[in-house]
Amino acid sequence: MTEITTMTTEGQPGEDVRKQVAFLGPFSSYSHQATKMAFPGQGWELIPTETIKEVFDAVQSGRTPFGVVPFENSTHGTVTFTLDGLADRTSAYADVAVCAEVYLDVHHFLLGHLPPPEPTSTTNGTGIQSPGTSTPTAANPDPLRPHPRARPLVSLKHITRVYSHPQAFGQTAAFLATYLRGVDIVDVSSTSRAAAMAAADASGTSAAIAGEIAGEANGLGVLARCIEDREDNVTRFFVIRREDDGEKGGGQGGEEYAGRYKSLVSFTVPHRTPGALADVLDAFRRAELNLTSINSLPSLDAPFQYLFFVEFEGSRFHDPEGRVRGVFEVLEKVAQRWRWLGSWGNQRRG
Ligand SMILES: O=C(O)C(=O)C[C@]1(C(=O)O)C=C[C@@H](O)C=C1
Repeated sequence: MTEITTMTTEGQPGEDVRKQVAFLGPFSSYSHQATKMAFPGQGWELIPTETIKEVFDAVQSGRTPFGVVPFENSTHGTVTFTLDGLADRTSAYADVAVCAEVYLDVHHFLLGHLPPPEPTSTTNGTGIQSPGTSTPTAANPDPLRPHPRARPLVSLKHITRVYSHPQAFGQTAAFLATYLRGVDIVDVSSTSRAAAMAAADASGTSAAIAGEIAGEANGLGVLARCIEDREDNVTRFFVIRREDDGEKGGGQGGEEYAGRYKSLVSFTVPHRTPGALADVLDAFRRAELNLTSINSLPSLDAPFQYLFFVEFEGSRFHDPEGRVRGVFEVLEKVAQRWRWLGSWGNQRRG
């Protein structure tokens, strides 16, 4: 597990010297849980923000030395708001870099007010809706199927609206299509905000998809547990800080190297030069640097031109054989513009 140990807390006796860490709030969000994993103990003041953008703003401005942002989910993919911050297409975050990663197993709960008692004759005898809605039809011959453990614990007939973060909806698509077809799906800024909104609905007809902790914090009942479509649902978070704040470390010649670190770069290549992107990727191949993710966003230079992100196993600071430096030299030659976005310890090797 990533724990940030390089920052010390110093100050006068009696002074609150806790370092601040910004994360997507409110408290009890998955981002909060990931932040507590990376920054355990009393030495850190965890500051909730309303958006991922505000985490970037806090770090770039120096208001908080660290921030934690969700980067990608193993089921639903990249978190666009974080990619947008890293893309920095408005040059607002010139000094922000990734310095660590955290993996969090994500188990979503359907949380809400429990249903009013109803005569069992109108249901399948248990009061629980039967999972008939994912039956194949001519129009949809291969419907999504929820994991067999993802079943309502009570009838969901009273639920007319579900709040959650778009990522959480994406990770529970089969459950929603099967048990909550036709209800209003309302995107909100985080799962903990969703839990608060469901709790605030006095009619009792709103539910939230959020973590168990957010349900407890908001006094909500559990309508279904572990409703994520895949059992191996994991979200990876990045810890960001200003690149000039970091411990740079030196090349540590001779140490075991492959796979110990990861780095992220972004770049654009000339749109009309065939093979320019392949030339960059080939540099990683020749240096035997394994790639761990590739993403792209519109570069906004011109319509349909792209900014690419490549993450790879290797570090700018621990590069005894100059392999990372070699790739950077190719980027310097081939890319229109490129940027190193951080190097950090790999938390998931093998
Ligand atoms: O809404 C939250 O609780 C968050 O921390 C955001 C977020 C995300 O954007 O990926 C984090 C983890 C889960 O994948 C779902 C939502």
